[in-house]
Amino acid sequence: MGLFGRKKKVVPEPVVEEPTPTLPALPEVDDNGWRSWADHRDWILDQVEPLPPFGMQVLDALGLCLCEDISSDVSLPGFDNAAMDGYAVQAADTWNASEKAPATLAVVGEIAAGGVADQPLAPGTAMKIMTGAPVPEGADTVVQYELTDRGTEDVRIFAQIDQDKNIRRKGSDIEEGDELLRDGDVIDARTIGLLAGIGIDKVLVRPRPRVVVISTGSELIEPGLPLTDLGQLYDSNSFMLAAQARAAGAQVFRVGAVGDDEETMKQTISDQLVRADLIITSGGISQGDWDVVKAVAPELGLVDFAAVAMQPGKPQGFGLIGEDKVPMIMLPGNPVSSFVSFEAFVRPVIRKLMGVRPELREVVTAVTQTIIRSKPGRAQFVRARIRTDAGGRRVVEWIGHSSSHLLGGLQQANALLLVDAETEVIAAGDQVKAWLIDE
Ligand SMILES: Nc1nc2c(c(=O)[nH]1)N[C@H]1C(S)=C(S)[C@@H](COP(=O)(O)OP(=O)(O)OC[C@H]3O[C@@H](n4cnc5c(N)ncnc54)[C@H](O)[C@@H]3O)O[C@H]1N2
Ligand code: MOO
Repeated sequence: MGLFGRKKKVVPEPVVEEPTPTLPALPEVDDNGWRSWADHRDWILDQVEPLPPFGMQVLDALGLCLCEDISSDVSLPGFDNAAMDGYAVQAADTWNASEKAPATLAVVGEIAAGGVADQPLAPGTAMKIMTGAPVPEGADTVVQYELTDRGTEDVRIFAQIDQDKNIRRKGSDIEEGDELLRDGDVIDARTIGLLAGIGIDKVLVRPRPRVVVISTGSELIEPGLPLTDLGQLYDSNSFMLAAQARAAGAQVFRVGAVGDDEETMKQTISDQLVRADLIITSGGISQGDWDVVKAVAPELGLVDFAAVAMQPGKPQGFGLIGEDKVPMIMLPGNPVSSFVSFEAFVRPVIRKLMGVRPELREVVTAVTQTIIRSKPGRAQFVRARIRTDAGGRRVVEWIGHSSSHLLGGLQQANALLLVDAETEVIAAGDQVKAWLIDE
């Protein structure tokens, strides 16, 4: 009972309707209901963010993107040192020395790399010194063995030596405090050498994306096992896609082939979420009666299946799966279609996750030696071989194999020619755009 005998009015909590989550606005489509491959790629790229950085041993950071600026705490060289095995001397003591009238100096010590002279060098004396050893105080030049008689008590020097010969001065390569590397630099072998050289063992980098590769289809058999029934074939896609992902910089978990069973497929994808920054599937996304990926993906997250105006690679799928919204790219099953789709969509995503720029492969031009005919309406990714001729020009040497099941023809290609959806003919001698897929 409330104050003054009145009942307190109970105001019901307003029911807040949770908006149903959806994927962001989809790219526009053409009159056929197809979207352009570049729009599809950009839309997928918008759905992923670079992975957060963490500290890693420098050697493990090969190919990764640095997430800090690095300046040197030390000088390189760290001290004045000899560039040749020979004698540390004072240049003035070699004045006018020659083969016929050598300068003779008393040898008063020996300095190995890592050793230090126990006294300054006095005029009229020499100290043996090895490459990399600190130049003793008082010495202003180093004369290499070849210009001496290599004496141990006394040394005869057969030439006049200028000051500062064969001395690598402290800081002449890198000065303490020099800014050497920037946030965003990609770490290569030379960078690892530099980091180690200035005493750095760990760096802050974006890690390798963990990429799970799943192929689908009950007809698929693991290589190494026998084919027992008509209709079976070996699973090549999970191997090829895993290799492509690894070459792009990912840490790959190849799950292999999963049969066309909805429960198994759902369970397999769900089980992989815990170790995936990206899931790639191949197969089961077109119009077939057992296109199992297309059937189960909507139950696992927000998904979109699209027809993309490209050949090969028309059917494409993308989803954000599970509570953590793990990106999943669902590629068509034909081997060449999945290879090309990886190049067009997955490689840029892996590079974005890694924070590596440019995300997109460089487009080069080459001169075609034969006529190329193209069906308009879909951008064509044409398998080709490109070589550099004697004049330094890139030429398209060989073209063929347009069906999307031809693994043998794909293996012979080292380039994909990029023919846009409007082009019908490229004449012999014309320039054509291409990706060099081996680089
Ligand atoms: N009625 C229609 N049929 C098809 C269409 C269409 O628009 N309407 N599109 C065709 C195109 S284009 C493509 S590409 C394929 C893509 O189909 P799926 O993604 O569903 O792929 P699957 O049917 O599972 O397989 C296609 C083909 O590739 C072989 N395959 C699949 N996975 C592997 C693997 N891991 N290793 C080797 N080979 C694999 C599979 O056996 C099939 O032969 O759909 C067309 N059909
Ligand atoms: O797109 Mo399919 O990839 O034309 O064979």
